[in-house]
Amino acid sequence: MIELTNITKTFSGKQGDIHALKDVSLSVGKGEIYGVIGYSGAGKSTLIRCVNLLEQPDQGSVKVNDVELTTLKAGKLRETRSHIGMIFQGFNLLKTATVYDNIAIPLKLTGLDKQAVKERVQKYLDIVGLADKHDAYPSELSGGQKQRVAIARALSHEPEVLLSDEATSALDPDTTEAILDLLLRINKELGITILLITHEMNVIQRICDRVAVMENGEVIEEGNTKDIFISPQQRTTKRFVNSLFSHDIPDDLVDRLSENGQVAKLSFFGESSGDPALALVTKKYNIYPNILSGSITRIKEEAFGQLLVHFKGEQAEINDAFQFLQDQQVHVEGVTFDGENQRVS
Ligand SMILES: Nc1ncnc2c1ncn2[C@@H]1O[C@H](COP(=O)(O)OP(=O)(O)OP(=O)(O)O)[C@@H](O)[C@H]1O
Repeated sequence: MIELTNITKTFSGKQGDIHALKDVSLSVGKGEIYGVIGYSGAGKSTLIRCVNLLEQPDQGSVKVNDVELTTLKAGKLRETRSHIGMIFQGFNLLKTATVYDNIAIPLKLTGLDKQAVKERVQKYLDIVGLADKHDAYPSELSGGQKQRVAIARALSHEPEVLLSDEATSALDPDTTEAILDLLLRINKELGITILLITHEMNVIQRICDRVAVMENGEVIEEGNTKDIFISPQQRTTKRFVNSLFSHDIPDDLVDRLSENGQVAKLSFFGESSGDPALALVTKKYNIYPNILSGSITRIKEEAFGQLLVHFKGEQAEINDAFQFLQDQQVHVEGVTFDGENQRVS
């Protein structure tokens, strides 16, 4: 649905050129929720703005629904853009217009008649749960409600693609959850493909099917959200994953743990698959697992668990036990401690 190929974008700054995007390629399938995560300055905003050509790439191809956007004439580009919805961190609502007019005014500009506009506004205000806020002004709404209006405005053009530029970054955690639920519902019920950018890993965790990690204008890692959570490869990706699953070990345990045996991080999907596998492993092998910490959460709609376990025993037995666990669909990763703060890396 969205194909970005070899996108390059350089800005001229006072201190020289800024290479915001360096040969970035990305492919988002129809019906997917795809997240791009990175720290400030990684190039996320520039990338998402290239999708609807709010930013013109220096080089590369931008295809949405098989249409090459970079070569379109102004009129055709405007029309194509109207099928690509976008929501922003700052909502971008007209302060002097009511909720109704915020959605109706851009619709009227497309040439829809009055009755059709009315029906569209009503339909999408219902979908975002704001039918009763028809006549309110933005100043009378909470941040979450403002974002719902912005979402209704974007949806009212019946787009196939919705771009979300840090849409939940200005919202508190509960409101963020509610907006993410709404995006999930829009994706499921209306079949809209969503490309979002964020610097928060919980956004990726809650709703994204796939994720790309950006750093210094490049995509440094990309994959299914599940795979990225289980086995992040790059240092930056590990930092993002650890921001949700941090296993701090008490100081007094560290020396003891390092002396004998091995510490491993076990990751598994499903409510209970980790525990039985661990019970079986103690029966089968001459090892003694000691659970140091654990957590269970959801990745999209699936339970995801992590246990940090110290295995005591002969190394050969431990290796066999690890192989057994892997055979039980438990991902096993050996863990080392970094001397300064004993954080799992
Ligand atoms: N219009 C512009 N003119 C000059 N430099 C720009 C422009 N837009 C972006 N940049 C620079 O390009 C780089 C990437 O910026 P971009 O906003 O895409 O990153 P980001 O990952 O979205 O960061 P943030 O999360 O802080 O918005 C940064 O160094 C930024 O300063």
